[in-house]
Amino acid sequence: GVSFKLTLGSAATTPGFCLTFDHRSPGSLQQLLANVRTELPDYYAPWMDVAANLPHLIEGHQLRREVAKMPLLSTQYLRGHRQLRLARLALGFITMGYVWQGGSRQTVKILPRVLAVPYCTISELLDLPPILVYADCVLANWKKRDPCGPLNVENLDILFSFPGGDSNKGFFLVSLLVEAAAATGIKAIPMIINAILHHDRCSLETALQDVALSICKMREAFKLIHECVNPGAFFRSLRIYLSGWKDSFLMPEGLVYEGVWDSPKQFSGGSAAQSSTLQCFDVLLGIQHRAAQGFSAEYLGCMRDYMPAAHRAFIQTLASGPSLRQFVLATGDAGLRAAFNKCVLALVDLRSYHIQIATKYITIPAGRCRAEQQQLGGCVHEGTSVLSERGTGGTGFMRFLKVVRDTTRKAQLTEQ
Ligand SMILES: C[C@@H](C(=O)Nc1ccc(Cl)cc1)[C@H]1[C@@H]2C[C@H](n3cnc4cc(F)c(F)cc43)C[C@@H]21
Repeated sequence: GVSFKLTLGSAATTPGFCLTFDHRSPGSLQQLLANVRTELPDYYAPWMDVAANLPHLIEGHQLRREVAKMPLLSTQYLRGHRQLRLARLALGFITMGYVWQGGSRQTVKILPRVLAVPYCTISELLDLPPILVYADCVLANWKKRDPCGPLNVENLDILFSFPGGDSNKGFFLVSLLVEAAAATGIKAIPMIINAILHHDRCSLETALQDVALSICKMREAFKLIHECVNPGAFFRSLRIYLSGWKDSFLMPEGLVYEGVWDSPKQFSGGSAAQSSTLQCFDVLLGIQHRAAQGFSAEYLGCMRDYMPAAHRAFIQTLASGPSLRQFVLATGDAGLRAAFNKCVLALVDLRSYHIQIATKYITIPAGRCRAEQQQLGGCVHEGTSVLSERGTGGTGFMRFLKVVRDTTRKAQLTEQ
């Protein structure tokens, strides 16, 4: 597995930007990923047992009682990044379950200290917000059935679930497979930067072809969602549990983290915008979501704080490096322009596909939900408007996707 360290610094040959690879371990990137530790010291069994039983405890209305029985555990016995990520994953699932167990009708306003204190300690150590993020429930929430087997749906399982049955597994694993398909494209990025620094057009064109191919593979992986996720189960159940408490109609002040802060704090819910690959390809291709579109500009920027620190740093370093767009334009090379535009068009297709998926899994079920409630004379505001308009849930998210897709389309290079 190769892990990339893009570091700024003036190396002897190339002032300003040098690349270092540190090959952590032999074997495929998948082996590196597959070593996600799926166990913690027994001391943490109270967390792991509740997290592993979450659907059952929520459906049986026992989660509150189980949490009340939970001891206040110390985080000192957690060893290394993987155990911190796994502990954070378990506490994140329990926290979302605890806050949203009553559906979007009656939420809690206080997270008990037995959860809030360790959750905030671990989140501080990992430089992540104390709320479940994409990097938890997608990137850290999986294991292979057969460790030597392939990275595909048949050989993968998730570690934790919310109520909503198999659609949890489908939603998180399809997201993971889209991320895994992005790996080839991400691995081509250091080659691209090096090719620019050494004015090596041939290597640059080859690396750009790898990126375009990788983005096409992401779209292929994304198609699996149709057979693995049920729109109703996603919309009525899973989506609720991924919701946050920022700009939220239901929790206008946010959540009190007992024993950590005196006042309630607001944090955004899980969202595809927290996917590092979603933001990485934009930055590589110089696609800026301008402030004019308010919603997407600050939102995308804020979501970088909800990514692992290493991913955030990679994107930041990429953004401050040499501009691929400017280089390709400056060469005036038609072949390079064509290779660049193939990447942009592949990204437009992927975004268009993402919009189709969001329509099927959010917009249409939301319409049905509103119609049902009007017939029942229920308050119409229940649907998506009750939950945060950002993140994975709201119609605001559709607007965000369309703005991002249209901005991407305009990023094609035309002959100067
Ligand atoms: C299945 C969906 C989802 O919303 N997953 C999700 C959301 C929130 C949480 Cl908390 C957990 C999972 C979508 C997956 C594929 C992901 N994707 C990664 N790179 C992308 C680049 C692109 F251009 C692009 F269009 C989509 C891209 C986005 C999410």
